Amino acid sequence: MTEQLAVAVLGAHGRMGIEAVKAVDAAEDMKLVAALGRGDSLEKLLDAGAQYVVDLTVPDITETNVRFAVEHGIHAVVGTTGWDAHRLDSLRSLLEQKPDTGVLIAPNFALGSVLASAFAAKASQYFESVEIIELHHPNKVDAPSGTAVRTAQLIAEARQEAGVPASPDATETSLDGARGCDVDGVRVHSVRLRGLVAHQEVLFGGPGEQLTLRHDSFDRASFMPGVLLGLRKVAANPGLTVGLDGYLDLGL
Ligand SMILES: NC(=O)C1=CN([C@@H]2O[C@H](COP(=O)(O)OP(=O)(O)OC[C@H]3O[C@@H](n4cnc5c(N)ncnc54)[C@H](OP(=O)(O)O)[C@@H]3O)[C@@H](O)[C@H]2O)C=CC1
Ligand SMILES: O=C(O)C1=N[C@H](C(=O)O)C[C@H](O)C1
Repeated sequence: MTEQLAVAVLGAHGRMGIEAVKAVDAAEDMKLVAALGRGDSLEKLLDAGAQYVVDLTVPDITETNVRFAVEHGIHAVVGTTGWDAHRLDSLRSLLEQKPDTGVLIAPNFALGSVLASAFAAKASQYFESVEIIELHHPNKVDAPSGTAVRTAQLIAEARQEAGVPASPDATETSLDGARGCDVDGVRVHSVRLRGLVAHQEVLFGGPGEQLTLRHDSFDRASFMPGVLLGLRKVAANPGLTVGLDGYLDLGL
């Protein structure tokens, strides 16, 4: 048998961390060497001989965790939100000093969600109007979701390349938030509701028709195949990859 990947999970006691610990533990080609929570020193990663970390913590701390990993040549698979353009640029610069180290920042590990965002970017070139509704559990600390931000960015890029103008909107007066927030010209609406896990709809409108692309994660198990895929591919992809689609051949 080939050598197992030595994996540490950060945020191991959170909703996603608990699932990731189980998934890594159950994977024959991986060995869970550390499961760290708030208050644990990152030095424990070195003591445990971690070659890979999975970061599933909080937006405030994820950058510190990932930079520590990269500085020590540990590959990182990151699901935590909060990676804006400034943080990504700064991480790219750090990675230039560690050319053998790979980082995957994946706003969503669910394969269906990754596909839905890619389909949305494609479809957005053919419709006059597009808006995003993301729906999550009420314990989520950030809005809009990282997935919605990423989807909006992909849509904005695709529409710009195709020369599609902004979605029409005659609103002249509105209460704060009534039209959601603006991500690169795409309106994003956030719902927080007990009973939900993670859901997103992208609505497209044209004269006399509507297309809706919807993805639902009913259980955090939906994210685990993507976490494991990320761990298996990250070392072979040095530098920074944003989006699990970077490791897939979607051919869209
Ligand atoms: N990419 C994807 O597919 C997905 C991404 N996410 C994202 O992952 C992140 C985690 O989500 P979720 O599990 O629901 O959130 P939780 O709040 O359940 O978990 C976060 C965990 O991180 C812990 N933590 C806080 N600070 C540190 C630290 N310094 N070191 C180690 N652990 C720390 C928290 O500890 P404490 O409990 O003590 O506060 C908590 O256990 C979020 O950003 C979320 O948006 C979520 C689902 C899917
Ligand atoms: O906090 C969550 O739950 C989720 N966070 C990620 C996001 O913000 O997009 C991924 C998924 O939507 C679940």
